Amino acid sequence: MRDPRPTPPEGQQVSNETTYGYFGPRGTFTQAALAAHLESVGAADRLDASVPFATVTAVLDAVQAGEIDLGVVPIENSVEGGVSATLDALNARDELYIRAEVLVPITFVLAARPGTTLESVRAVGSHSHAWAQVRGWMEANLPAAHYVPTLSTAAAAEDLSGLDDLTYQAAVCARMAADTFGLEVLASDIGDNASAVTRFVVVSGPGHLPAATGADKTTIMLFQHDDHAGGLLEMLEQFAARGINMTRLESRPTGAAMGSYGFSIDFEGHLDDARVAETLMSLHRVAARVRFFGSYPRADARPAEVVPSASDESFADARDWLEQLRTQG
Ligand SMILES: O=C(O)C(=O)Cc1ccccc1
Repeated sequence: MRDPRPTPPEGQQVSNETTYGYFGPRGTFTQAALAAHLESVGAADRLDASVPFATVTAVLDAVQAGEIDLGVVPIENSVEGGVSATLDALNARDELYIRAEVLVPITFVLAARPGTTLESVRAVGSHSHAWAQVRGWMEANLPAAHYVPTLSTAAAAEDLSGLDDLTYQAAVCARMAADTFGLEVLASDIGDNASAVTRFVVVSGPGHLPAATGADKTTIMLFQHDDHAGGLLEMLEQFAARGINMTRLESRPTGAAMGSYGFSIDFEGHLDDARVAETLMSLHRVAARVRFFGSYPRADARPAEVVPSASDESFADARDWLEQLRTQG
């Protein structure tokens, strides 16, 4: 009989022993991202055995310690920008690599215990990124409501259903979380931006570089030698000179001193592409440190547009030409 499961991209084969963890509890947007990822690699049946962790750092610690093979965490939001908790936690741990990315459209509901009216809601619990995306709706519909931060959107829903002495009466979460924890939906589609998308990453330990697909992304963090005029430009021109398009650039404080920053960058291409390899080698020369977080297939499978002068063939031709000069010149 034919195996009905889709064939996963090379380098992303999942065995029945592969263990997954995610930023939970059940009902988070991160769990939805894990479900979408498992579907795409033909391993939807692994969802039930996946382990929820209460924080992003707990997921990454479990991957680092080898308790789970792969962990899923949010990294970037189309409305709020980078998830700094994830960027900083990845950076603080050696030997963690991004193996895949997942894009999830985000829609929020306001959920409460059955019988609660909108008028009786005086405070709302949720994850800070969710709260930031429903501010407009809150100002228009619950202008006096206070915000209570919770570890995740689903944690707000779970606590609402199970604990009695809470300081909030409603949660901003996914409809799935409201259903999971027996809450009633007071209002749906309350996000200020109907096309909000969050990007999640699947993280593992070393030694599992996915094969190049032609539609890949690479994530790195760059650290400057010292603060000098043109320092950032010097690093960025390495990308421009080799026709590489960046898809995210953020500065993050290193924590070492006021004004000390690292640059977190996603760009198109794979470590096995000549233009990427050459760029990384040049960055290694001009930067104090280059942290490589992995090359992995793009979630939207959009192939990189590579100008002819930045193709693998063009780099190989240039190398052959140089070799010829060395032997005959
Ligand atoms: O709290 C959650 O459900 C998460 O997975 C983090 C999050 C919060 C808000 C938008 C997207 C992801």
